[in-house]
This record gives sequence, structure tokens and C-alpha cells, in this order.
Amino acid sequence: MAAETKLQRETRLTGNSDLVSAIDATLQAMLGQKPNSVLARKVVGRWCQSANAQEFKEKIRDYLGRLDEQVLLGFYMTIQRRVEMMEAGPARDPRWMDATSCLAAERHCGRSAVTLVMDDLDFTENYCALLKRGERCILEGKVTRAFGSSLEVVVRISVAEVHSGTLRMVGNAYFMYVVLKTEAEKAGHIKVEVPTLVPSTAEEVLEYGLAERRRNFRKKREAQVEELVKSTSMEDEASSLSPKARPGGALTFTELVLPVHANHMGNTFGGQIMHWMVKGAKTAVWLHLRLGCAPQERPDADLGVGGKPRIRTEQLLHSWLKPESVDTVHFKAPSHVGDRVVVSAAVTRVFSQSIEVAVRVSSNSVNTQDTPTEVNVGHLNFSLMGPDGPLTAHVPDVTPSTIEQDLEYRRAIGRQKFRELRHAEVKRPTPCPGSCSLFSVDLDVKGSQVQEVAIQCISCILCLNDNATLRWERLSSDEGVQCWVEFGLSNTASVTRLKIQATVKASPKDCFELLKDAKRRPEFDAGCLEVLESEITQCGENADLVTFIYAAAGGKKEELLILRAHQEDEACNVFVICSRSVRCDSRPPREGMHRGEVLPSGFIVAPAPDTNGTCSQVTFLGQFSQSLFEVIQPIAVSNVKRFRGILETTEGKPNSGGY
Ligand SMILES: CCCC(=O)SCCNC(=O)CCNC(=O)[C@H](O)C(C)(C)COP(=O)(O)OP(=O)(O)OC[C@H]1O[C@@H](n2cnc3c(N)ncnc32)[C@H](O)[C@@H]1OP(=O)(O)O
Repeated sequence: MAAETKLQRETRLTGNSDLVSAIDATLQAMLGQKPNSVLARKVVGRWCQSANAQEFKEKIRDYLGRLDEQVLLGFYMTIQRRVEMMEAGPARDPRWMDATSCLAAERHCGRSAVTLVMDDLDFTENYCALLKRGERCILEGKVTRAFGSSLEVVVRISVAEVHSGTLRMVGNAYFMYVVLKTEAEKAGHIKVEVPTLVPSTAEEVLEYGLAERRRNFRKKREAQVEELVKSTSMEDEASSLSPKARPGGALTFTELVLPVHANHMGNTFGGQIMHWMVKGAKTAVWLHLRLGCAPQERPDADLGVGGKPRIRTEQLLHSWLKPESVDTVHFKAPSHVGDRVVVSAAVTRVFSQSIEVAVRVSSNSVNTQDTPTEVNVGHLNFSLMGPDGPLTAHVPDVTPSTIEQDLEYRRAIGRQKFRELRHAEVKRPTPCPGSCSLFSVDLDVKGSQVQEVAIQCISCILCLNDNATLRWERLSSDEGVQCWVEFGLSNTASVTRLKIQATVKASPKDCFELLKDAKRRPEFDAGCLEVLESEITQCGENADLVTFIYAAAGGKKEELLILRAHQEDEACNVFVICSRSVRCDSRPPREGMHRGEVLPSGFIVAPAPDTNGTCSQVTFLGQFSQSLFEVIQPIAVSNVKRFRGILETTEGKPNSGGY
């Protein structure tokens, strides 16, 4: 895309009515004047022509010369922030995230599905600053796990920096979807099942496990918040109801659901409801801030929640709200085109680093005006940012005046504790340099988890073999050994998969016995230098934990801690053995040795067609990071040839010599 010229940018921004009316509102507050969109447009134009705040101050002198210099400099920052937020629109607009997650959910189910819950909306980077015009914002939706009639989808937001060619993850959100029943299914009380999802890569296995935990948290949220409120200390309770009440900023507004607000099923688009909720929440916070400002004549009248001097009106002009997190937004019931959607938002509590707003949404059709149905509830958290950093500690807290406000105020602390608890529990491990954390899973050898990981590993290999959506391209066919490659999405984190197949003149059982014997691995695997026999631990009947010493790229040695899982189907004469790297507290990396890691890979051994079980079809399925592909592919092909060589010359008898 050709870069936008300065003039094109100015034309675009001065023609943006949202931006112009926001600047107009700020000017009205600063100058105490009537709406004047012509002036606002001119100010935006001058801002576009200025390279920095100083230049802006000079250029704007004829319009706003009477304003204090500091105010003008702050005003420059305000416009900058608004433009950044506006340009980051697609990334943070919940409508885009909802549409993305819906596409992923419906693709998996092959039928219509609706949003039930959205949560864990987190932005890890200052996405507004990253997402400049001309950069590509990529929203990727992926099903993490299917349950019964529901499934979880993660939406990852990244920014592709066109000039540097890098892809940076800036945020993510999780959605629960439920498949929509047909009229016949509803009438017959038929239970609908979503197709199961078999994770294949380590990343998917990790998300798969965490999805279950996240679901449990969602389901027990309300009860657990109540528990946490009960356990809140007496000091917190004492700070609640007070005769000197200062209720949180609150407002209610009504929206008419038009066809443009509805999704392809005629329901109000979940993302549209979230958009209204965000609008309501932000306005409630601004009201709270406006009403809670220190009076000009007594600037030190009262303190903010963090014990800092209360925020002043002029500071508000240069501040902006940063979304911190969105607690579970639960879509309890649908609303439809023609409904009146009523959004009520109220600030419930101000913490030293965040401001919580409760938003309730109800809906009713024109003939049920007096009996609205609650369709949605959510809690959104913001922090107040100024040109020099956070200002939340300067914001006055809510002092509840009614029993309902008091209840919400207490629950806010329960919700905050719940958020912390959930984050600690479902947090994805962050890679630490030099340690194996990219592809490995954490393992407690004595726990039941070993069996679960073993089964997932087997499923992963079977899924790779059977998955009709994978695109295998034939790479080579040499001495009866065929090799295919499957390239994933070409982004930095992507994985390359390799399939190698050969017919071996030996029974599937003999092939399997050779593969299963960890000590014999170096006989056919050129990279495997040693197997630490004293470190082979049996984990139940179908798995073992083995430390291998491998030759890593560059000739250095590295160790791999591998969980090997196997499955024997004697009746069908089909055997599967696969391995993946793990982390384990009882087996830390030995001193001076780098611990490498590998993604799940393995062998499927089955009778070769038309050989009556005397010959086997051996299929190797491997997954590697793309950078290693060139090195690994020829080694993997030659390993399969060596493996075949051992079995065809020595009949694979245990310890019968080798190479
Ligand atoms: C185009 C983008 C998508 C959209 O925008 S859709 C528009 C926005 N969404 C909506 O309008 C949906 C409104 N909600 C509804 O209509 C109903 O709540 C909905 C989704 C049909 C479900 O109703 P029911 O069938 O009565 O619910 P149910 O109790 O049988 O549960 C169904 C599945 O959901 C699960 N569930 C319920 N509460 C949960 C929670 N708090 N956290 C996580 N999962 C939860 C429940 O376990 C069940 O799943 P499973 O069958 O066990 O897998």
C-alpha cells in the first residue's frame, strides 16, 4: 500500500465527523463556548500540519491564543491520543473480534452458533501507538476446545508492521459459543454436540488444557465472587456506606436495534452490544470524573482514592481512558431487530490502579415495554491516563448511598480478587530465555496428568495423519521412501509438518518393538547420540519418560526430556508411538547442558496393503519450527531408511548389533 501523503491525511482526519465532534466537545469545555464544528475542523487541520506540540502552539495562536501555554501543549497530546485510538479502531472494536470468533466457531461446528460469554480481553502492548495507518491489523480466531454444545474460541490480535516485516501480538480475547438449535431440535429436546477438537501442536495442547480451567472459572464466577466478598476484611467493610455519599457516575440510554446492528441470524450482534456497553461505561467514568473534580477555589479539598490530591478539571482535558480489562460479559438472552435495548452503566468502585464500571443491558420489543428482559451483564475496568502517566490514584472513590450501591461496591473487591485468582490460574506460561518453555508442557510425573498428556500426544499424531484439512505436498520419493510436507500459516510462530512413509519387510509388531525400545534409538536416529538408561522412567503402562542426548545444530550437544506414549491395537495390528518434550520439576536440566525441546511427533505402524501382515507401512509424522526444516528433513528421511535397514537385515531382533 502506498504511504499516505500529509495532505491526504489532513483531508481524512478533518473529514472524520467523530474526531471533529470529540475535539469540538473538548473546545466547548475549555473555552466555555457553543458548539463550533468549523473551529474544531480548523484545529484538527492545524494539528495535522504540526510536527510537534511547540509548532501546534504557534499555529493555533490566532484561534486559541488566550489559553494558557500548558493547556495548549496538553491539548496537542489529547488530539494525538484521540487520533491514535481512532486509527486502532478495528483492533479494539469488539464487533470485529466477535465477527472473527464467530467465523472460527461456525467453521468448526458447520452450523450457526451464538456468543454466550466474552472474557479475558487483554491488551499486552500499546496497540494504539503500534497501529498506524497503513499497518495491517490481523485478527485470528481459533477454536481452543469443544465441550458439549459449547466451544471456546480465542481471538488473537496482531499488528503486521509493513516496513520491518514483523508480526507483533498486541492482545487477545476469549469467547464461548453455543450452537443454535433448530426448531426441530428444540421441539424434540435433542442435545446437540459440537464436533470434538483434537489438539495437534504443543501450543494447541496447552490451550486445550487451559480452556477447561477457564470454563470452570466462568461457570463458578458468581458463586466465587460472593465467597470472596464474604472473606473480605473488616477494614474494607468499614469503608463502605457513609453519610457523606458520593455515588459513582451513572447513566442509562436506549438504542433501537436496526437491521445494521443484527448478525446473520437476526439477533443483535454480540459485538454491537459490547460496543454500546463500552460507550456507556466510558461515559459513566467521565461523568464520575467530572463530578468528582476538586473545586477550583479549594484544590486540596479532598484526596483521590490513592491518597493523592484530587484530580482538577483542567487535568481532565488532557487525560484519556485506557481500557484495562473486560470481566466476563455474559449474553444471557438474545435481542432482535426492532427491540429497544436499554444500557445502564454505573461506576462501582475506584481502585488505586483501575476504575470498575458495571454495565447491564436489557431488551424488550415494542409490545413488552414494561417487562424488559436482562440480556447482558458485564464489568469493565479502565485506568485514567495523563500526558505524564497514570492518574487513577487522583480519582475520588465511590461512597455508596444505597444498599444496592453498597452491595456492588463490596462485590467490586470480590471481582477484583477473582480476576487476580483467575489470571494466576489460567495464565499461559511465559517463555524464559535459555529454558525449554516454547514447545514443552509442564508435567507432574506422579499425577494423573501424565496419562492425559500421553493420550493427547497420541491423538495429535493420529489427527495429523487423518486430518483432511491439512495440505500435504509431495517433496521426494527415494528408494521407496516417500516424503510430504505441510506448511502452516506463514507467520513467525508457524510450524512445518513432515510425513515420511516406507514399506518395511517386517511385521508391524516387530517394527513397533524396535521403536518402543528407547535404548535402541541411536541405532537408527542419526541425531540421537546417547540414551541415559538410568533416566528411563516408566509412567503407567503406556508411557515413559526418557532423557536423550542429541546433536543440536552447530555440533553442540543438548539434552531432551521426552515423554513417549504408545498405543497397541493388537486386533487390527496397528501401533502408534509418539513423543514430545516436557518440563518436570524432578528432572531439572543438568549443569552445563542446554535443554532443547521438540514438538509432538511419532510413528504409526500398520500392515502394508496386500501383504497379509508380513510387511508394514511405517509412517513418521514430525513437527518442527520452520527455521529447522531444511536441516531436519534429509535427516528424518535417512533415519527412516536406517530403520528399515535394521529390520530387513537383522529382523529387528533386540540388541542384535546395529550400526
Ligand atoms: C455473529 C456473532 C455471534 C453473535 O453475535 S450472537 C449474538 C449475541 N449472543 C446471543 O444473542 C446469545 C444469547 N443467549 C442465548 O440465547 C442463550 O443463553 C443460549 C446461548 C442459546 C444458551 O441457552 P441455553 O441453551 O439455555 O443454555 P444452557 O444452560 O443449556 O448452556 C448451553 C451451554 O453453555 C454452557 N454454559 C452455560 N453457562 C455457562 C457459563 N457461564 N460459562 C461457560 N459455559 C456456560 C453450558 O455448559 C452448555 O454447554 P455444554 O453443552 O455443557 O457444552
